[in-house]
Amino acid sequence: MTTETVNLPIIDLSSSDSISSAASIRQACIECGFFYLVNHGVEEELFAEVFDQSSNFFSLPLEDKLKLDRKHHSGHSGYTPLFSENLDFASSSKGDSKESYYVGNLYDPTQSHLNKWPSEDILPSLRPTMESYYRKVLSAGKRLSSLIALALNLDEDFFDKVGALNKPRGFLRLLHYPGELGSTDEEIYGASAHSDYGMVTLLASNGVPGLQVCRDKSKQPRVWEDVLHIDGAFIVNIGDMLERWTNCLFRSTLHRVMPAGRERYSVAFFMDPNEDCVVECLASCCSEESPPRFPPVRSGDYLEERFRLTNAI
Ligand SMILES: O=C(O)CCC(=O)C(=O)O
Ligand SMILES: [Fe+2]
Repeated sequence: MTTETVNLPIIDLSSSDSISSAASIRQACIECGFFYLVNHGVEEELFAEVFDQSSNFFSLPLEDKLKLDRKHHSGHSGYTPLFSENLDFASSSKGDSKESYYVGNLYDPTQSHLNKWPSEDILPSLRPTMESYYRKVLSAGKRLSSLIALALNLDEDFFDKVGALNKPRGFLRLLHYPGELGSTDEEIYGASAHSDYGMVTLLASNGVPGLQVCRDKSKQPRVWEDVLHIDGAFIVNIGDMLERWTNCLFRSTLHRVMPAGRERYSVAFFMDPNEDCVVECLASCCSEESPPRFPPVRSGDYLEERFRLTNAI
């Protein structure tokens, strides 16, 4: 069976017509929860540098990477080895065929010690490159959040006012999917079906295909559509916390990565609300026919629980 390609709008972050951008975002988030973002301020050279550094990192000997194992560190930073994660509780697969490396807390000098970096002697440019990328992608994410607020008919500084974006909780996740397909009967995923936990995710990749979305999770069997790569564009998707905020008006869509037989690198930036921000269904997204489906929740508590469930496997 051939897979169809999903048609996603392209949002221009530099456009002066924020009303029309907000309208496109609203439609995209209601229909699919995914869209492309261009003119976001992250230069091509910086993307190239990020993917170079990512490739250098994953080429380190396994024992060096395991010294940074996320399991042994607080703060959710560090390395996750191949097959260590299964995002889809319903799947019996042996774990995802990917390795990853998380860095976070870069906004806050009092938290940044929680990051685990390889020694500067072996990878001197990894840290400055990721710090610079983090700053730029966070700035794009904050500008995008004003458009998202407008898309919800809220003031553009809504997410600032509710304390979401003053020291947001942002994680960069470098991902590496090895190219080999292996020969087993078991179904192997690069990343198994999941939705993201937070507010929005800004994803960049080296262009090797594999990302797919399932726009209707209630339909069986599931229908998966390919998300094509566009050079220089972020693929943006809504996370579960924004779905809660909007009482399911905006969709946190299931997605996965299928192995393509070629090495895929991607970098996800998860922009999540400050941990003390309370995420509560917006009045404008609720009505008598559509009462709030979720109780208010402190962002930090919600995320900790989601991390705990993923790592419990
Ligand atoms: O690597 C990708 O393209 C997707 C990664 C992803 O969905 C995730 O880490 O949440
Ligand atoms: Fe994801």
